[in-house]
Amino acid sequence: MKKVIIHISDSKKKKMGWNENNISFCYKNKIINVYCGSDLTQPFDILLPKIINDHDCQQILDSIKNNPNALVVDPIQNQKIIQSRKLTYERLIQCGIACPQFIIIQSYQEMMRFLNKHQTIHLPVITKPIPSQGSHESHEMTIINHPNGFNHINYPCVIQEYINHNGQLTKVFCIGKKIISSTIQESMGNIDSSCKLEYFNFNNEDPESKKKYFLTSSQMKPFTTIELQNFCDLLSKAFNITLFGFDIIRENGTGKPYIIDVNHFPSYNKSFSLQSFTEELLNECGL
Ligand SMILES: Nc1ncnc2c1ncn2[C@@H]1O[C@H](COP(=O)(O)OP(=O)(O)OP(=O)(O)O)[C@@H](O)[C@H]1O
Ligand SMILES: [Mg+2]
Repeated sequence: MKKVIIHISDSKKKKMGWNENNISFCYKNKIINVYCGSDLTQPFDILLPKIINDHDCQQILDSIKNNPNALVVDPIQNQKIIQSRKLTYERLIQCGIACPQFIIIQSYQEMMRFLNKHQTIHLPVITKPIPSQGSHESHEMTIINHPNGFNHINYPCVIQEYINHNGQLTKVFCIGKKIISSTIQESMGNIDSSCKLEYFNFNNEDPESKKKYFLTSSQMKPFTTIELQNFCDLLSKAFNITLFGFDIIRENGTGKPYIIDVNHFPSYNKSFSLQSFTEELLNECGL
């Protein structure tokens, strides 16, 4: 028998549509017993330690110490990279994976010094908080189309080149090197030189705040399976993670792809049962 612990919060369980705490099933002639929840006191062979809060990092480390022979999928230090947009975008650049250009600015004063030194910044840009998850505020963003906009954002933040992509974004969900699903979603529309708007705040968790502001209707060439698979391979290697999702857009005009977001343990489709999820995980771990 192999014991698998999927350490996730109740809210994540709910999002995944998983009601059960324990399941058992037969996989490649072995009985697999899965516990899904936040208790880390039981012994295990395989652990998936999704960080719920800072407090449980220590609990996770202790439980790994107590189970020294266990396989740990997506260790804490790998998840921490993805929890920071700064570290995520830096890693993308280091690995030569296409992402929009960005700078990190700590304060309004630093922003003003930057603008004085460089005279100008290529607008529009989108600003995002450094933490990529953990609170509603981590999804507060501002599109800036005039330097006045820099007075109306919270620092520190990532300031990233805004890529016109005809309001079409592809969300891809992966386990290891396998794409589980991908969907095309409506996204922010194009901003051209005739756009009079100085800045625009929205919270990505609150669809109403986006109100499809800049949405345009022209279609973009969808990504091919081969293109998406190539990015899946590159990202799983670059971040050394198994459970992840990414958002990819295609630039209007050039057709160039850009990765704009990488998430750890995204909310896969609700019809993904706990058993199928665990089977995919075991398979990707080579078990
Ligand atoms: N560089 C960019 N250029 C154009 N649009 C962008 C860019 N970055 C983000 N966006 C738009 O803003 C939205 C939110 O950005 P992002 O995916 O980084 O936020 P998030 O809150 O981390 O997302 P998620 O809900 O996927 O975790 C995107 O879905 C896209 O519509
Ligand atoms: Mg996103």
